[in-house]
Amino acid sequence: MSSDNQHVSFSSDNSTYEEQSSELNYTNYYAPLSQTYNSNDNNIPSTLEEQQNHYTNYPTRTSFQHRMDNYNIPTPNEINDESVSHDSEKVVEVSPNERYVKLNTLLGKGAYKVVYKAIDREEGYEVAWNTMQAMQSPNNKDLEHEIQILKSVRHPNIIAFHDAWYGENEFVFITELMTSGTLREYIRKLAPLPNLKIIKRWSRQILKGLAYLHGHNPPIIHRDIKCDNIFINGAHGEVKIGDMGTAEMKLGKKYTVIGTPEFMAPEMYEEQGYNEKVDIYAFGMCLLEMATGEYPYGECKNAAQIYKKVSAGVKPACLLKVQNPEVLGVIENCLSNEDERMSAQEILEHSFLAVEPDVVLLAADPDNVHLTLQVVFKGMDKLSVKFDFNVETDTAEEVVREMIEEQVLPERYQHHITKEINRILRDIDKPTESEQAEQVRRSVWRRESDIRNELDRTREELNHATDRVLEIEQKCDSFESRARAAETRYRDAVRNLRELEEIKSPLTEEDLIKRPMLSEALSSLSIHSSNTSSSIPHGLNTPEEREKLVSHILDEYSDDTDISVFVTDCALASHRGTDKAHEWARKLQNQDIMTVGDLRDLHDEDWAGIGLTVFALRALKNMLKGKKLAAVQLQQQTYPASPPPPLTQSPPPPSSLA
Ligand SMILES: Nc1ncnc2c1ncn2[C@@H]1O[C@H](COP(=O)(O)OP(=O)(O)OP(=O)(O)O)[C@@H](O)[C@H]1O
Repeated sequence: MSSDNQHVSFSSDNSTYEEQSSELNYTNYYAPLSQTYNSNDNNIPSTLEEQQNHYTNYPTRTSFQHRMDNYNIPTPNEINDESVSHDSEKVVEVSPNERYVKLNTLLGKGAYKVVYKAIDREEGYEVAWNTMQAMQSPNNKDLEHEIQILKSVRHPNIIAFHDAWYGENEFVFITELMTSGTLREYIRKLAPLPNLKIIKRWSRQILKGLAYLHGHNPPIIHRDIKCDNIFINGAHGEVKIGDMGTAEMKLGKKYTVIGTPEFMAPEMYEEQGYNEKVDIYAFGMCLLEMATGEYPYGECKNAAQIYKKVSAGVKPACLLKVQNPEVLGVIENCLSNEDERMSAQEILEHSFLAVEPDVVLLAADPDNVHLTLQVVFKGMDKLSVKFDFNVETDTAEEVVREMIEEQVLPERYQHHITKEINRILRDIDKPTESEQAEQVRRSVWRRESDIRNELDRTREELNHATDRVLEIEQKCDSFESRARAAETRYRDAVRNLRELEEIKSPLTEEDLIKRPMLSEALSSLSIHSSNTSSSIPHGLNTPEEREKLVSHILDEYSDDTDISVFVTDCALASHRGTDKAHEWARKLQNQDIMTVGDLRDLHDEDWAGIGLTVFALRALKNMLKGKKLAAVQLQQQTYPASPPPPLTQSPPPPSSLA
């Protein structure tokens, strides 16, 4: 570090800021720099040509050649000799106050500045070490004053200015380090175009920075807003306005012709002076570049053509490519006449960028009746509105309407704010966590008790039904035993009768049948007592058919007779239809009883397992063992006058039991 280096220390007193009466002019301490013109200055070039010559004579920022120079700015990659990989990062210079150390890592190079990475040894974070070539030594007092102003500018969307000093033929200043380059480079990285959400987020941040600068008294005008001078911290999407070197306090109209032609408002070219609205014009061009990815007035070959178009009110060609009507509306307003242009704050509040306000509950009395609410307009603190709300007497709708009428709230948020207040009121009504837990406990308890009651009721019904079943079963048992007793009595009676008859006079079977009592007994011994025509089995419509069946039954069934033939005959003989016959046959076949022989082989106990009704079993047994009886029955039906065959079997039980 050369001993010529002068470090300038600054007082925190910024009274000079307010008192600033002359325009900031860096010509004092570095060149090439802006040229200040005053309307009283006779040297003002009046024609474009004069201006061009004038500007080219002075290598100023305003030089129309500047744009072309801009295009030739080497990228860090192009500066191979100076690019140093981070692996070999090392300290190459120390600031006069020894607080900052410059590293050999080049961050970038512009038309005027070369920027290196540096470290703030006091705070322990990285900063940017900006160097500018300076032709002449600055006046210390002026430098101190200027830098004092730059240091006083503190806003999250403006690159912080930390320190500055004048070195050997160079002016050095330390600023906040931005990690992700300029907005212009970043737009290209988001090819084809950044989406609307990103454009809005960037715009909001740029405008907040501008609103802050323009909100100073007197306003600070940046004068070189463009995407190259807006920097990005990619990790958080933070956007900050940089290159404050051209910023100026506005005291009355400005006349310094400075900036980048494509971004310069028409009034900057004129002699009438300009104000902070030139930054809004430049912001409009930035928005145009964000929305189209194109540099404004890219169709112009040189700065003179741009000047001509701007002066004639011809807008950049890429304006036609803006698709979104809201974005287009904002750009058009920014590019309109100075008087019509919205301020940074107004654009922020424009529906395109406005963020819906929050409504927060600041305080409430213990009964949650008297509330203090606040509408917070994000990024627009001035508009935050605090108000009281009585839950018992006020409604959200009324309160919001009143505030709109009194112009305390903008009407466009009426619905949103009303909804938010109602949400807060609902939340207040909501039970606390312990109340909620108690409610859950109670509802579980209620449910449990309902289920228990239901269980008791069902158990009672079940007991009742069981009792009924037992009762009915007992009745069944008693009926059954009564039936058995009746059956036994009946058998005894028949036997006694027969014995009696035999004792009295031995009868032939024929006689026996003729006796009315015996006839009656015999008929009850038959499987079915009816002899009406309707009881004739289905399929026995003619006497021939009946004859055939009788003779068939009278024949002994051979052992190999198919069981279904036997069963069908049996069903017919017992006045059952063919469907019954099929059912019986199926049950027998399921037990592997395929022939009459199989049936004959059955032991008495096996009969019970066949699964047939008692009626069917008796019919089959009778048919098998006492087919003659069945034949008699049939004969009686067919030929009622002819005598039935003799009784050879013990009588079956009454069919009522079957
Ligand atoms: N604060 C910073 N943090 C990180 N990099 C920076 C910072 N300031 C500048 N740079 C890098 O240095 C490059 C040159 O800076 P800048 O564009 O401000 O220089 P300039 O000479 O003022 O350029 P212009 O030609 O736009 O006037 C930038 O493109 C950027 O890559």
